[in-house]
Amino acid sequence: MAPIQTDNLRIAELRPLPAPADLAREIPRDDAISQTVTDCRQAVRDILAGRDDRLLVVVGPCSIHDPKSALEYAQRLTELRQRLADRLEIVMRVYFEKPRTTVGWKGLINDPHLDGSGRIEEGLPLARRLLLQINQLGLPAATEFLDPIMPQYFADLIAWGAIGARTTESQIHRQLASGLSCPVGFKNGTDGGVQVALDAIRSARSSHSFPAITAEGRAAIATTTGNPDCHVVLRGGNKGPNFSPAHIDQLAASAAKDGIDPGIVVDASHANSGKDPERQPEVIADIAARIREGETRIRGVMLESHLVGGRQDQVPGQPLTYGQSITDGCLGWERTVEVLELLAETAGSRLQQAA
Ligand SMILES: O=C[C@H](O)[C@H](O)COP(=O)(O)O
Ligand SMILES: C=C(OP(=O)(O)O)C(=O)O
Repeated sequence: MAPIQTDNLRIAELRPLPAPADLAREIPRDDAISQTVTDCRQAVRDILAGRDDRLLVVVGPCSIHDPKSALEYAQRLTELRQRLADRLEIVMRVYFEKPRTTVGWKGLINDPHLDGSGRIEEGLPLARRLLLQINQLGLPAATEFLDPIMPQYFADLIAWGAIGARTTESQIHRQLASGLSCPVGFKNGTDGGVQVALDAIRSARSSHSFPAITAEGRAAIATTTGNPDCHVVLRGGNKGPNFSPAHIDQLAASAAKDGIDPGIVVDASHANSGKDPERQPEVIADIAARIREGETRIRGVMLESHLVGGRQDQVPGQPLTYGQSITDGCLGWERTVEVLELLAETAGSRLQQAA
């Protein structure tokens, strides 16, 4: 009698992935890129700790679906980064993994053909190559870490990482952050609650042991030393925005109780702008005014921006608009420049006050 099968009953297919080391050999990082990554990580640490009075700006598309338009965006942003470098540390959002509320496109790594075919083995080299090209411009990259295996394939090219609102409460993601080499921002929960992010920071700064894979692709136990460079990203929640002075005071008080420095990044998008990308400049203007009046706990901002403003749905058989988001709506390029110039002026006035 044939054995009764009790496992893999719902697995349609298992395909091998290349080992992380194979991908790194095929798409290697050189010393100039390592320097870009390392310098930016240090700048972010200094800004978050208040040792550097500039503002951190994490800006770029909600998600990357087309490397060509992402690279064009990166080229434009590189010019701005260089021009505003004495007042802003600009890092590009290069988000390849999308956490969905229910279902939807999960990002370029998971589904590079945007058709549900799930060719992760093709998505990974695409992502790594693009990260390499962006870093080659001297522009550091930020990303959200979602799948716990993926960092082995490209975390060496990331200057700042996020753990998203849907995963900040997850032990697996806190463990992951505890082993990352870059500073990590934990978003508040989708309900707007910040305690989960503070708990995540306390967890991620501890050492953890957990299942992982090695560079050679073997199952392994990782033991981490803990990540001391974690902070909160306020992104609003179901009850609305959460970047008001009262919210910042409350977060600072809770952070102090937990022994956490309240270096805060405010996400101008998501629930802080009611998911209307055109309201991001209002959020930034509000924050800028407060920074001018002496607010020092806000040390950075996040913006969702692309070459073309708004968003588009994928319609089978129809071409996509070049440079426009297929996930959340983004601010268009021209308005992004205005917003970053305002932030630079603001950081400039803070630097003058400090002098
Ligand atoms: O930033 C992106 C989205 O807000 C996040 O991935 C959730 O998207 P969804 O609610 O459209 O699934
Ligand atoms: C998914 C994102 O944000 P959040 O986790 O805040 O929803 C994002 O920044 O792309």
